Amino acid sequence: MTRGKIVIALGGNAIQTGDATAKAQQEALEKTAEQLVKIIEKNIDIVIVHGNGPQVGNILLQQKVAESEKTPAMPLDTCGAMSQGMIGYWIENAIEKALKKHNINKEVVTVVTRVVVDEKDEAFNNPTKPIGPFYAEDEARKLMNETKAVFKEDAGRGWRRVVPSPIPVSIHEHRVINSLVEQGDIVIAVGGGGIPVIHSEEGLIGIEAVIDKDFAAQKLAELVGADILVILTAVDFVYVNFNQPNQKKLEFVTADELEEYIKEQQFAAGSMLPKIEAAIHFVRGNGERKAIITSLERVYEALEEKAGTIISR
Ligand SMILES: Nc1ncnc2c1ncn2[C@@H]1O[C@H](COP(=O)(O)OP(=O)(O)O)[C@@H](O)[C@H]1O
Ligand SMILES: NC(=O)OP(=O)(O)O
Repeated sequence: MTRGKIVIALGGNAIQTGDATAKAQQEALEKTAEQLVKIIEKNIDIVIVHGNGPQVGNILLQQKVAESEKTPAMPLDTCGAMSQGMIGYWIENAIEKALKKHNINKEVVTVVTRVVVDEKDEAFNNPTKPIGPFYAEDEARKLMNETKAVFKEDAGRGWRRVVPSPIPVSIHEHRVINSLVEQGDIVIAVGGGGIPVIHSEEGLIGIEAVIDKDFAAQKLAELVGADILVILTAVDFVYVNFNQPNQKKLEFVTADELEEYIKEQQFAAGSMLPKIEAAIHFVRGNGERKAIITSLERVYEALEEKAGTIISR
């Protein structure tokens, strides 16, 4: 088992497997924590980053439904902060439960994290990040006509609202996150890609967007000097010719090889592509680094290089 400091990005299926109730999401996270504890047991320092697409979209919808003078709707950056608190709280409970079961004595903490973005980022003119529930095409088109929101088809899975997703420039709390992880705490940070903020004369201010959690995890991994970036999703491996009769799993692959596959459009935009781009960027940084893309169920084996797609420079 590799030792060191690892940033783990949890995919959507680690939190929500269809049912959006708090109970179902907490149950899903208990299963997730059971897998993560196998790594924690090996005394590896981990920072957990999680997505928030379904959750932040639902929180935003709930704001609109209950909107009144006395209960004003909160903006998207604040909904992002709410999602960090909510999911961080669930992960804390789930991990503590698993730690207790395995007799491991460690603290787990969530850091509400602000991520600085560039207000001139092109993403603000071209929303691409899917959030909230899926809709049929006719429903989505109706909602687009009735509201100012933009909806797009999400990687063959249905239509969803899309919002701007700027590139993370820096992570405001990265030093605190690093101090916590270096003192041996399990840290949950940069949830939902972080709360998007921009610099202003008065300090940091929120901006309406949702940052991609894989890009934010990569940025955090760089800033805390992680040895490994692990991106967990619903598949055990990255494939070429994905979902076709001639699909081939990628086991050990270099950044240059992945770039060639990108040119062949092997990775779906908005789903596998950002993970691949984050991995390439990470492994090309200073020092000995690797990135792993695999499923939660195979993460332990992947860290032993017995499963998953292992990406090197
Ligand atoms: N080339 C590929 N290899 C493997 N999976 C792919 C590929 N292209 C698209 N995918 C799909 O991308 C999904 C991961 O994206 P997504 O579900 O958006 O991520 P997340 O797990 O972070 O929510 C995989 O579960 C798989 O269905
Ligand atoms: N913020 C983010 O990337 O969330 P998802 O992974 O849930 O899309």
